[in-house]
Amino acid sequence: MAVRGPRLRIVPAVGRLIVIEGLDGAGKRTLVDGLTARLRERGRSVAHAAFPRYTADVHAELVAEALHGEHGDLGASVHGMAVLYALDRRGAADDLRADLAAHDVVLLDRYVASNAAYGAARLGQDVDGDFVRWVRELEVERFGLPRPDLQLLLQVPADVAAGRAEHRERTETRRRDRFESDSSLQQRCAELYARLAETGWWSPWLVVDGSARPDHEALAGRVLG
Ligand SMILES: Nc1ncnc2c1ncn2[C@@H]1O[C@H](COP(=O)(O)OP(=O)(O)OP(=O)(O)O)[C@@H](O)[C@H]1O
Ligand SMILES: Cc1cn([C@H]2C[C@H](O)[C@@H](COP(=O)(O)O)O2)c(=O)[nH]c1=O
Repeated sequence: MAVRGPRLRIVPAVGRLIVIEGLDGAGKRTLVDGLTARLRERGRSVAHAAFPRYTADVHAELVAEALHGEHGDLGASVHGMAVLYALDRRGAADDLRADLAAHDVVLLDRYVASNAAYGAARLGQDVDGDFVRWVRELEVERFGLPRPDLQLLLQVPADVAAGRAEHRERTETRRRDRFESDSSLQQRCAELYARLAETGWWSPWLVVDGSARPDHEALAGRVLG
């Protein structure tokens, strides 16, 4: 008679998926860089990416062009633009899963909530409106994108974010696009982001005051859970 020991289940290690969200110029990229450095100092392996993937995906390339006035009325179509952003992420999903299997932490500069916030803000809808529901159906239910462990909202007043985006335009010769130059859109986005965080849209949120320099050490602790 075969004697069996306790069954061992091999569970593949899965890293934590952390998303940084916020207005244009809020300081997301700067925070991703700071957090990556701090987590690596703590001995964790970190992968990071930013959406849209302008140089890696044709949908993101089209987004950039439409945001600078090309492709006729494409930029004016909220759903059309949102589908392009979503297809960029769908194309990245396998790499994202591979990164999650290989690293302790995967940090993303923007993800699905950017589509929800900007689209709903452009349409004048709230978080419980049709647009946010549609984004969820498309990207979460239909495309099956990985769910973030934490969505971190880097919250700064819209005028501060605009000032930072202007500063970056001068120092890095990066032209501001249609969304970045639209102050009332940024104001509405700030409200949408606050509501997404408040309602815990899709996964847990943490709101971080981005007016001053964020405390990377404390945030690294929150990121690791
Ligand atoms: N805490 C901060 N205080 C002051 N300036 C900051 C801070 N964080 C970032 N900046 C500066 O603000 C500008 C915008 O920062 P960054 O590129 O990180 O923003 P972003 O949110 O990634 O922007 P976008 O979404 O438009 O790509 C940069 O010039 C950056 O050096
Ligand atoms: C990923 C994503 C982005 N947006 C918006 C947000 C910005 O205004 C622009 C470009 O993004 P960047 O960070 O300035 O490069 O696009 C969006 O509406 N939906 C999305 O999914």
